[in-house]
Amino acid sequence: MQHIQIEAAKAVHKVVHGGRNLTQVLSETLRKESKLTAQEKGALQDLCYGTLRYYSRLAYMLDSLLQRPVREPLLGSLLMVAIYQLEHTKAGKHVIVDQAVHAAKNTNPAASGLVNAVLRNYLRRQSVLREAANQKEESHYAYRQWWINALKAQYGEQAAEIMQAGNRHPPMTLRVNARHTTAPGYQTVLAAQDIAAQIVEPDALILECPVPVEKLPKFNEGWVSVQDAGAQYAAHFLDVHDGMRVLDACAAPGGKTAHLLELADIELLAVDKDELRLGRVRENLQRLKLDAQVVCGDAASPEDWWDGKAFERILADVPCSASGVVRRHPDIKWLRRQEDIANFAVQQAQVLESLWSLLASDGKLLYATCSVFARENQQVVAEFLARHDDASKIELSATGMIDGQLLPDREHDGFFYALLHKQA
Ligand SMILES: C[S@@+](CC[C@H](N)C(=O)[O-])C[C@H]1O[C@@H](n2cnc3c(N)ncnc32)[C@H](O)[C@@H]1O
Repeated sequence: MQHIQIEAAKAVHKVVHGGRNLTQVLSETLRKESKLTAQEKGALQDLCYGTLRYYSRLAYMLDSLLQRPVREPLLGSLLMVAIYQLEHTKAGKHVIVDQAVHAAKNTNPAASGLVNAVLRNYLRRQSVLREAANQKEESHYAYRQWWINALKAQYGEQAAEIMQAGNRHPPMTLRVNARHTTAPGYQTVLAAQDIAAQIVEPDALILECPVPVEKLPKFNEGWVSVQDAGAQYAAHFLDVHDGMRVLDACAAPGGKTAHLLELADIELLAVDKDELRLGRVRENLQRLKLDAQVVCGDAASPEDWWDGKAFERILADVPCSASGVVRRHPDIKWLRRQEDIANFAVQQAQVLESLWSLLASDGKLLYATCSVFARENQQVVAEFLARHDDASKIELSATGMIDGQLLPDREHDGFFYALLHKQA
């Protein structure tokens, strides 16, 4: 376990101090540590996700325990991983401390005394530390102060609930491929394998306990995919019908592309500017036995890839802060800077503007983000509508959605949707 602690500390360090994305860091670590058992890999992931979920709270506690800041940032990360374990896991407290002391000894023998002293001091002062951490918003909610301020300004008292939802463990949610079966049909297939699941949306099932995808019946045959229930709204909202020409302009890794193709026989062009991520779109389509034209291109420069024939439906799942999906990607809370929000809004407006001219008259464009900030959502759409007389908004309705905003809760990540109609 001490090896797992140190690898988790290195990964957390690369995210917080190196600005790297956790998914990439973890996949590199797991490739390097190929001898780890499945259980050890799970433990490593849990330590990374958990430590990043509560990072500013753990940092506050650590600062309170230190006379002066630790000089080696990796040592600081190791202490935070251990404090996370002490706060949130069921492992024996003294075992956790001993493992962290050994982990420190292996990397810097001089530091093991400090690790021992800090963690034992934490155990003695745990309740006082928790109380003190609750007095400061940043350590109480475990978000950056600018983020807390933005949510409070927009949502008032509801901001606390949104932040708490973003700190919960996400469920494993499946999308059932309508070309093979239905949600109740697949629920029965799962039950036969003793996998309990609840239907939450027309094609969405939440598993009672997550399982590796290889354990999902008919996964390789394309019966099912992993996708959050909130993300599954997109394909239904876009209202595609057989024979339509459809553009998915920011398509990778292809979750919504595949869902659209599962719902109707459409001619679909999937564009993304990241060639590497487009590989995932191709893999997904292959597994699901679906067909689309996949092109690497910039949605803001269609002249480079568009053949001039208008689309009846466009999905613009634009790049965004991803502030609605932090329960699945807790690293985002520490990677985003306040100024990123306005920068995303500029990019989003550019993409929307460019795609509008590709839409056929009487066509529909669905603008989508996984953000909870109005600056990237309602405001981008309102500014767009003010510039375009030929555009109008079609009201969307779904349980829990207000003005296009679906807030994160037990069943969904946070998403924003606006369906725009082009005058006939
Ligand atoms: C939110 S993700 C899309 C998720 C995808 N629709 C799905 O459901 O799996 C946003 C995507 O936009 C892509 N992207 C960002 N800027 C872009 C641009 N200017 N043109 C095309 N794609 C872009 C990113 O590479 C990323 O894959």
